[in-house]
Amino acid sequence: MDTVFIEALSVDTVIGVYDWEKKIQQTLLFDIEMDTCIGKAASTDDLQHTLDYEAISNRIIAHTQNARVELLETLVEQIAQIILNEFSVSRVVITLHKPGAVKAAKSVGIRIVRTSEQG
Ligand SMILES: Nc1nc2c(c(=O)[nH]1)N=C([C@H](O)[C@@H](O)CO)CN2
Repeated sequence: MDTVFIEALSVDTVIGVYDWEKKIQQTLLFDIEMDTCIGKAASTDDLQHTLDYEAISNRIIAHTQNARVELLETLVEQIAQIILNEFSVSRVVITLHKPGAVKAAKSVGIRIVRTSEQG
């Protein structure tokens, strides 16, 4: 199995539990690993036969900027379902960082693994 990945995809959005968070933009960082097989793309040299990390990044950015949710858990689950359903990925690992959330920590966040079989 091969992997197409996106590292430290940075998106500014409104997210958080507290009232003050609903009035500001905060930066989130996504690390994403998607199982795939690069064989056909490698042999044909054709983007059509692989996962387009640019298209996936743009979809994640657009969704996140409009999401208006409170919890990282809600957002990361939504992003997993988008990747599995719209990009024919069978397994995805997503780490979602909210680096500004806890002053004493470099970063905090959620990591999930989802497969298309989980529905
Ligand atoms: N597991 C989580 N814990 C917390 C979250 C979250 O989304 N998931 N959110 C907050 C606040 O919004 C925080 O980021 C404000 O600094 C607290 N804990």
